[in-house]
Amino acid sequence: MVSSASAAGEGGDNGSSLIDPLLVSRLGGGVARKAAGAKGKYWAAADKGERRAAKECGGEDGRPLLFRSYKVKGALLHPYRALIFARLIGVLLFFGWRIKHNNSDIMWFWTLSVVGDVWFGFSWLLNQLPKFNPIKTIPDLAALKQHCDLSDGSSRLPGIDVFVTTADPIDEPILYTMNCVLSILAADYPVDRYACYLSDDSGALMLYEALVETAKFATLWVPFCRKHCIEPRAPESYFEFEAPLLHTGRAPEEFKNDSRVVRLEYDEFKARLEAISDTIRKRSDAYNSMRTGEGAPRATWMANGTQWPGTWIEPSENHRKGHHAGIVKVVLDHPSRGHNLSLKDNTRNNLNFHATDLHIPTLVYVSREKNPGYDHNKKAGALNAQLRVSALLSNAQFIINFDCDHYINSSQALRAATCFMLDSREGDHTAFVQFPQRFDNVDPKDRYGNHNRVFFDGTMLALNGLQGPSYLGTGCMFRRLALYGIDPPQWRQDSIIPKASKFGSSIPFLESVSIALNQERSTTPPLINDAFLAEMEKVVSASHDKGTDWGKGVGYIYDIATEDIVTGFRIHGQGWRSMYCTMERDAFCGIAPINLTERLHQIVRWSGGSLEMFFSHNNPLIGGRRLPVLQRVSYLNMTVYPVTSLFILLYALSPVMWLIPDEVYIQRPFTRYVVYLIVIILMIHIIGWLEIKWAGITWLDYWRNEQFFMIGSTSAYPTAVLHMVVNLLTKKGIHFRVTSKQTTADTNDKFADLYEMRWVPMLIPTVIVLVANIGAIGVAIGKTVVYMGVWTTAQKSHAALGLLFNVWIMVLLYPFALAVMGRWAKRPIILVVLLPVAFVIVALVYVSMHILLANILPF
Ligand SMILES: O=c1ccn([C@@H]2O[C@H](COP(=O)(O)OP(=O)(O)O[C@H]3O[C@H](CO)[C@@H](O)[C@H](O)[C@H]3O)[C@@H](O)[C@H]2O)c(=O)[nH]1
Ligand SMILES: [Mn+2]
Repeated sequence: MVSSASAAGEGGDNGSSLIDPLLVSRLGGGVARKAAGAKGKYWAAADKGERRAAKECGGEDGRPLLFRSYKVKGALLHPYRALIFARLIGVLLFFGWRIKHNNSDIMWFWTLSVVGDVWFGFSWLLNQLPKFNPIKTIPDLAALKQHCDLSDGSSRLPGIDVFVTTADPIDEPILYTMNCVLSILAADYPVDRYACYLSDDSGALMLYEALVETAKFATLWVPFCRKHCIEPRAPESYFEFEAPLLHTGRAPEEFKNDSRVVRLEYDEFKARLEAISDTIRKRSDAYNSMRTGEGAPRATWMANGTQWPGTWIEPSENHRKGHHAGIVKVVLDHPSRGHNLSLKDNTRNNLNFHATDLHIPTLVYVSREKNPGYDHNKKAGALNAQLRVSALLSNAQFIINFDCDHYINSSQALRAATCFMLDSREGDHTAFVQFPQRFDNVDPKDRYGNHNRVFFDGTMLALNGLQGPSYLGTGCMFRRLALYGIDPPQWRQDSIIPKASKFGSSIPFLESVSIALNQERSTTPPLINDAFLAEMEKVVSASHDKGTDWGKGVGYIYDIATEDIVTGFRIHGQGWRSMYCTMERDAFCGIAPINLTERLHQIVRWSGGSLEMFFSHNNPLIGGRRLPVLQRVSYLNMTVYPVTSLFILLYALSPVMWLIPDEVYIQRPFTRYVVYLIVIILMIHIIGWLEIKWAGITWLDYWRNEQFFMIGSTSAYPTAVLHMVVNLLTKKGIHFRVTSKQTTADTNDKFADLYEMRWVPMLIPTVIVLVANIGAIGVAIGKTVVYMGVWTTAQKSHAALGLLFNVWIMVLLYPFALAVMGRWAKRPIILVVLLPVAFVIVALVYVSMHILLANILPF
């Protein structure tokens, strides 16, 4: 596991003080190296008064304060705010000046650029205003323990239903998904109080059988994690670290033996996962050959000799992807009923688990029905199906969902989220607790800005100081009631009767909603008989949520490429708040696309979804009736930012003006104009520098963000805008293309995918901008050579200023230029040589053309 910490160190300006403590905790296999502590150097306690008051009244309602909040210290916050204000004035003066001097060689371009500048100013304000008061909130796990873990060994912790979604066993490798499941089963949370649901949108027997294997391996893995308190509890990541492995358990002498045994078992488990597909094929061939009768469809068979109701290896009617029955299988029943899985005897003999709890939480496989006649609403549809199944089975008060390419990295994560939900101040009003997304497959230099630190550690902390962070799709704990579209307590009606028109026709489900409303929790889990299984399959049928409020006012929202932002928006709009959970050790970890093409596809989906949201009834200007102003502003920013790219593209192409023989100026007086531009651009970066400080990120993180915005602005964002225009005209939504998690063959190089770029049409504008800028710089050099003796000082300085702009664009596009080089980019130094060569060649061509054609054409 390579963390970006090394890169962070290189990029940071003065070492450890800037390194995010969250980042540091991942160094060296998760050994928490104390840096500035979770609150960091620039943060001060913000809840002293509340803590004092709570202490004085002795927590009468029995609910202690379960998280701590911090605000940015005045010494940093005041200059930060002052600079934002100063820049606002600067920008207004600049506009005033431009309008007054409406003097340009190309008037249409001048008008366009003024519009562009106004848009830049406006979108900057949308982005900046909500950041005026960032708040960091850190869970107090010790207080939670004191409050919830009773001395008799029982617990007061609330129930949690954990959802994992997968869409394909090949595109989303089974091994990742099963690691995610194992990390959940091994979390530090009372086993009888949480359950894990895997949603399989492919309906593949392979995934079901893999889950059964996983349950068996868990009987070894989970006690091992508990006994030795290891982190992380996803075996693949755990074993990836070179020794010494992290453990804080009390039996160091046994640890060596145990981990050796477990590792061997894990390797066998992996081998079994790999063999599953073959096993199923052979078994099915055997059963199919026993069946007589020509033309009978070749079914896929389960181990117990029955036909698999889902998709078949050889697709046939009602058994192919997109068309199959709904399946719900309880792989592990509630631990109070015991499960009949046990360790292999010889393994058990080698391990001493006498003092360790061997129970494993409930584990359920869900594959909702698919039918070509219905829209399945992708991930949101899958999550809603899980929401209904879990309501019948465990009906936990809280839900937490993960993409299959993420896993729990800190076994305390579930407890951490609970801290916010049970806190006596905000708890009852908190609908969801979002965690930052972290990735462990990103190249050390984070070439394509995958870590997105500016967003996760800047923007989200800022929102945390308002109504709360937006929902980001994975690693987020919800209050079930909030997902059901119920108002927060202060606005809730007294009696709510769940209606079939809203929630669908399942009576047991409607009853479960009433129970959830009263927050009763049955201690006896339901008996799983045929009738119960049939009911669970009913609530995952393709037609079940049609004509109801599912996907609109209830559950995760449909008809949009980014269900996450809109779902969060809907909940915020009802007046709920959300919290951002910052932890010393990253709570969750996942996989990011490090291949440029994949990365850009992901960005098209996000930005396309944002625009779709703008043109829906969830538009932040009209929707969300209880949103505070700044939260609204921030949602507005999230929905309109892709538009900015159109103007950026225009500016990025403007260097072609170098090719015009005459001197043309977009704005006169030119020097003054450029100075103005430099000042307001520089101010953005000074503000950014202060943000880096409070967000605890590095210059590299910041810089990658800038670069990637430029690359996106010349490719993905304009594509999304184009999609949107087409969408508005034709009413066709953006296709949810599951982000590829498969890396291309080269197993020797973990980052091989970084060098594989697939050419897709959206890259054309970026290439044009790149070529135009290389050409422009070359021509500029050529012109300088030719006109050196002729140009006045003013002309020379104009040329220099113009060039500065070109070079700036080139620097921003640098990661893209590396991507174009493919494998050559393993030695980026080549580019540093190649580019000047390209400039010189263009310059030479220009000069020779000039000499050759001087008498014919006025160059
Ligand atoms: O029909 C579908 C399509 C997707 N998924 C699942 O959705 C998740 C997210 O898909 P992925 O392709 O990994 O998307 P990313 O680009 O990595 O996702 C980011 O952006 C999405 C919004 O576009 C959020 O939903 C995700 O949580 C967030 O991690 C995965 O678990 C998929 O299995 C389904 O279950 N059914
Ligand atoms: Mn993903």
